[in-house]
Amino acid sequence: MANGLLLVGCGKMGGAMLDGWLARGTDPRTVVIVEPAEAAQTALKAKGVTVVSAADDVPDGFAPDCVILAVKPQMMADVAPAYARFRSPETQFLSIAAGTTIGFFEGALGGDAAIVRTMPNTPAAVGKGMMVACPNPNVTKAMKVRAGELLAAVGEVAWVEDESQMDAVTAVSGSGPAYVFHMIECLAAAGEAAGLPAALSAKLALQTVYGAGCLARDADEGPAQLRVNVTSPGGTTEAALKVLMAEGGLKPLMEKAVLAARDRGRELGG
Ligand SMILES: NC(=O)C1=CN([C@@H]2O[C@H](COP(=O)(O)OP(=O)(O)OC[C@H]3O[C@@H](n4cnc5c(N)ncnc54)[C@H](O)[C@@H]3O)[C@@H](O)[C@H]2O)C=CC1
Ligand SMILES: O=C(O)[C@@H]1CCC=N1
Repeated sequence: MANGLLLVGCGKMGGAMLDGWLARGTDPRTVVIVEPAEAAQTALKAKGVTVVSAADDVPDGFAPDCVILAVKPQMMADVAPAYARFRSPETQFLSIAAGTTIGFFEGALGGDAAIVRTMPNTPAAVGKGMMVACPNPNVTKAMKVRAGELLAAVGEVAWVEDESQMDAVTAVSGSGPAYVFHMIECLAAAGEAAGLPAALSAKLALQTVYGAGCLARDADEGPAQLRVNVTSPGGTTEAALKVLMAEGGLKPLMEKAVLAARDRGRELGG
């Protein structure tokens, strides 16, 4: 019976998912990682997983039920075909590569391969990821359950049936943490410019984004009302929002950024 995870590429995103899985009870002895970077191998081995350098080195007899392809999109054409040999009626392939289409993987792995095009994000490392998944028709109900459990172990899961939405998904939740981290940087820098010591401003910015995110998630009210709740008429927040919500403010800027990310995803997909 196929059982275990074969993670191909354990960089920033593969590593974040691995850390999330191990922290939430995945037995490291059921995980094999293909990662050629020697510097990364030592740290990975210390986690108790098996680490090899290439597809050919995967131990004989290891039959994963999930093969997670987590190398850069630009490398996928060179890397993916070597994993076609792991195809079985019980094995599915999860790609996390931006842009790279299900059709590409059907070509590289075989038209009968069960493929889930997935878009995770790095908060998966702390169990707070947003994991979006799009299956091809070969993914059985049982495989979908297994993939859903795997993804749910490191975050929220949403399934989409329409693959054409995946580049926009990537632009919102895949890349999105970077926008929020940049927001933290900008808020901290603005605090410094307003006269605060750097360390204090950094702490205020970080805790404010963290607290606002938690509140937005847990509150009964939506983000627009939560914003109103902070905004006293004629007060300080209103003065700031007049800047952020002015014509050419954050909304059109965010839209432009997300469209740029979506279009780059489309380009990566060829
Ligand atoms: N970083 C992020 O926030 C997110 C990344 N992704 C996707 O995840 C994938 C990986 O991105 P990152 O982790 O950021 O890149 P990365 O460069 O940190 O990781 C890629 C890893 O693949 C390894 N690698 C290179 N050649 C290999 C081979 N032949 N076999 C196995 N492993 C090999 C590299 O040594 C490296 O550790 C990309 O396709 C990206 O689109 C998706 C969502 C979010
Ligand atoms: O920047 C990238 O291309 C990847 C995909 C989503 C987040 N990081």
